[in-house]
Amino acid sequence: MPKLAFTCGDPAGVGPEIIEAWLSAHAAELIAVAVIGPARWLATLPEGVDRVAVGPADYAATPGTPDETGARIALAAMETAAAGCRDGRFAGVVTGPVSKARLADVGYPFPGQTEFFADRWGGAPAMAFCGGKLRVVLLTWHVPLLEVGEHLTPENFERTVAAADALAKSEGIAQPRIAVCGLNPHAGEGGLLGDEELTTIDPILDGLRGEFPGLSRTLSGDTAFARQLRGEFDVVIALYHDQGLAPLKVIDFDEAVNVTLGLPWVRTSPDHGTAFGIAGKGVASATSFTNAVTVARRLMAVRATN
Ligand SMILES: NC(=O)c1ccc[n+]([C@@H]2O[C@H](COP(=O)([O-])OP(=O)(O)OC[C@H]3O[C@@H](n4cnc5c(N)ncnc54)[C@H](O)[C@@H]3O)[C@@H](O)[C@H]2O)c1
Ligand SMILES: N[C@H](C(=O)O)[C@H](O)COP(=O)(O)O
Repeated sequence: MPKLAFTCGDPAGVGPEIIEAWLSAHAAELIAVAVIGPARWLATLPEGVDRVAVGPADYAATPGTPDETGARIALAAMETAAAGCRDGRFAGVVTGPVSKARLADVGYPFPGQTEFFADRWGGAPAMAFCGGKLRVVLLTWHVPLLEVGEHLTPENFERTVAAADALAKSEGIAQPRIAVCGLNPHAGEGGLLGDEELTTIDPILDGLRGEFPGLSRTLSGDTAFARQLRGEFDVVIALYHDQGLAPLKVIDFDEAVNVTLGLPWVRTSPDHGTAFGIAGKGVASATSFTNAVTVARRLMAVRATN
């Protein structure tokens, strides 16, 4: 039976300790997971868990002090997980948090893990967040703000709306109500504050509504999330990273899960980063990682029945 792989993330970040917390709290489920990371750390994990060592055998991370070897280990863990899914050893991946800057220092060419797995596996990814009170899907994610306008294409909206619909349906919502944020303040206020909604976005959404009847026209991004909290929508599509993730991380920082939709295998991750400032101090919350495991299992079960 293929296992769910956990990658350590940056070994100097909070990744190792939130994985340890999950293993401690789920002793009966260790058989179902495989942990990928540096050998000396793996040796400290509970009996019964499958371990896959990467990097130099004698490497020991210093929590809070990332180094080049640790960045290479983080990448090697991702490569091992991606290859393990392709060859049938793993059924999906929950990734520990990595430092994009540290990975860039060792030649990693991607802006995040999402793009890495899309490259290694193929597919059309969409970055989504669930597991807390909000459900958010991003049209663009690791894109400089000034370039977002170039990504307002029919193909990107179709991919993102389909991902939002699939995410809500995977949670049992038969007819998802999908809100789409505008690009401009007040969704352009009828063209007064920008016209991308009128000229580009709403015509695309109008064309998709036949297939997705619960799809909104563009809404004010400043109130769309409050309206989701009040129950008006099942999922909100944000057009750029901070439009979606600022409200999400205010409301759901501890609970939310980063899900990569649209790939051949399931990949989830906690919504937080490496948190070098608190690594090794025993204060990191493992809730988002725990929810990431739960969501990964749910999505794998949905795939198994389709
Ligand atoms: N999934 C991922 O791989 C992922 C996600 C987000 C950010 N990052 C990367 O992480 C690095 C640091 O990013 P950042 O500082 O913006 O965000 P961060 O999430 O690492 O930290 C933001 C704040 O939240 C706190 N925090 C984070 N995780 C916590 C936890 N589990 N429990 C308690 N408090 C926690 C931190 O101490 C800090 O105060 C960056 O290189 C970024 O690219 C990676
Ligand atoms: N955009 C994510 C966030 O802020 O939580 C984060 O950068 C992680 O992205 P990847 O999963 O692609 O590394």
